[in-house]
Amino acid sequence: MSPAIVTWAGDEETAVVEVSATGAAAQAVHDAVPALLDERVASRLASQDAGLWGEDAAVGDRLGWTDLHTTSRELVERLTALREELRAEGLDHVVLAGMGGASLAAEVITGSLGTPLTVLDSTAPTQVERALEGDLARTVLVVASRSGTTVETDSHRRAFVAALQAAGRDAARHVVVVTKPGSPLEELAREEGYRAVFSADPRVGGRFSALSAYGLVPSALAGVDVGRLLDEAAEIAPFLAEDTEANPALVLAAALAATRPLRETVLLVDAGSGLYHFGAWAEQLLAESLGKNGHGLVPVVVDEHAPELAARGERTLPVLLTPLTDEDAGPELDDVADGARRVAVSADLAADADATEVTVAGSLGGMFLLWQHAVAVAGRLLGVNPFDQPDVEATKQATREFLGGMPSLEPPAFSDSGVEVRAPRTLLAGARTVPDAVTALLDRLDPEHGYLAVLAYLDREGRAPDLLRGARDSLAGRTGRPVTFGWGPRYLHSTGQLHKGGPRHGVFLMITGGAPAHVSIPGRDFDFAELVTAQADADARVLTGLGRPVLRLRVDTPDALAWLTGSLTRRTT
Ligand SMILES: O=P(O)(O)OC[C@H]1O[C@](O)(CO)[C@@H](O)[C@@H]1O
Repeated sequence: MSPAIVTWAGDEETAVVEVSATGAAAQAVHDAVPALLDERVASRLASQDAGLWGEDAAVGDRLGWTDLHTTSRELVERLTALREELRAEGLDHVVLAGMGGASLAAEVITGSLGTPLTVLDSTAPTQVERALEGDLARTVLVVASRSGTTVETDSHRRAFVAALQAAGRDAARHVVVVTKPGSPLEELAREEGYRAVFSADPRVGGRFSALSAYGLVPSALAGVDVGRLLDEAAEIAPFLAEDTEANPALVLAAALAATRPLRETVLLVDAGSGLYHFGAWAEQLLAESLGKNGHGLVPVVVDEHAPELAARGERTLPVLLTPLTDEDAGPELDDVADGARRVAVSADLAADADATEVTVAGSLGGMFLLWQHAVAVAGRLLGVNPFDQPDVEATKQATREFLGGMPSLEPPAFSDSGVEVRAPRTLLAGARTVPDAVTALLDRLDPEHGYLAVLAYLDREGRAPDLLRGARDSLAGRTGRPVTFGWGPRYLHSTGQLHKGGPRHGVFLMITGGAPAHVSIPGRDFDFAELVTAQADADARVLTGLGRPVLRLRVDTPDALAWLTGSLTRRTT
């Protein structure tokens, strides 16, 4: 087995990021990095060479993210001024409406620094209703959408503007927009006279936009010193551009994408990193960038007690997100290659250097840039274009069709204890109870490559997260297979691409329902309840059409949800 690898970037005293790899991940680094150096992949990426993913890949102008630590600088002053202006008017409660890459980074940034920000990326009517019940007189709504056409974000904007008007406010003064130049949202914002419009660099896609206006505007308005974040990214950027074996992005890319056999399940484990929900941000980056053309890695966000860690197989790569401490800055190494930029081979780095594991630590700004570089290079290693999401549109199209009057999916096959069960007859195989239906779904799991995705179109606040976390862990223990978890419709803008375009090994347990609530969407002939139902119906239909097994369970009361999760948790064999 190959010796462990550790590399870090920073000066003599302080590392700003550190990556280590052991076992098959270290072997992958030994095997793959020399070719990346020969091909000057790191420096070509930093200089935005769109040819890195092959002649045919339509990468076009999608590489503007590599120098955001420089190009976003000009935003800092403007944001500070706007924040002060808003505060002076008593507007200090920031709500962010944005899906996927338009909100995940801001959630990480503000959460890691303990700065309050309300992220609205749900269409569950009760959740939207709660957000609308906040103190509107103090609310600034940041509407973030690169395309300017995302239905969830547009619906949130409509609902908030109407609520502000109903509260007697001048709604336009409360709305700040982030979008690409020329989008329909930009046009609307100018027409409506919204408080501020930030035209974000169109060369930056959602999941690569953490350090652009998408990540910075809501964070800064909420109170974060975003200049510091850019400083952190700027500190690491030169190291990522170097064609050296010490480049931490090349090490991470190889560890992720060049193991033999491929570790197709990537367990993103928060091991005390201090970064809030960084795993959810990295999950979108990995899933949407790499999960296509039948290829991809399945990211699974877990904690340190997850059953997947105890039962890691030959195709599982644990990636531990650890804190960056002073001790990390200067480990005793056998072989220091190059002054401040070091790579080392350390036989005693890990207690069990044969176990396959990767650890990553870094400053927040450094982590964003490191992972973006690593995933872009991983795309090259896996032979995919990391900058498109070809399979996301299918569910959007089907949602439009359901909202346009297409009849909803089939009636329930049966109900059990308040849970309505829907699935193709061939999948149910005669099951008449919820536990049997779940067993029928799990029987479809490929024992070597399969994963289960639990998808919950439910109100994310309240008891549901705890109940579902327990159920997820039990299902992982019971099946011995990785179990991903996603909130609908949020996951549609993250792992949704992988489910449909990645390896055909997923089976899907979709849970829908919730208390009846009518929250209208002004100017639309559907409300939030109809929207969330259409989104779940649409994704189920698209997945089923692709031949993926989908079991749908509808729970309309808290008791039914508690019964369901209890039954999923109790059933351990
Ligand atoms: O910024 P937009 O255009 O609203 O898109 C939001 C998210 O939706 C996706 O395009 C996928 O649906 C993501 O890639 C993106 O982060």
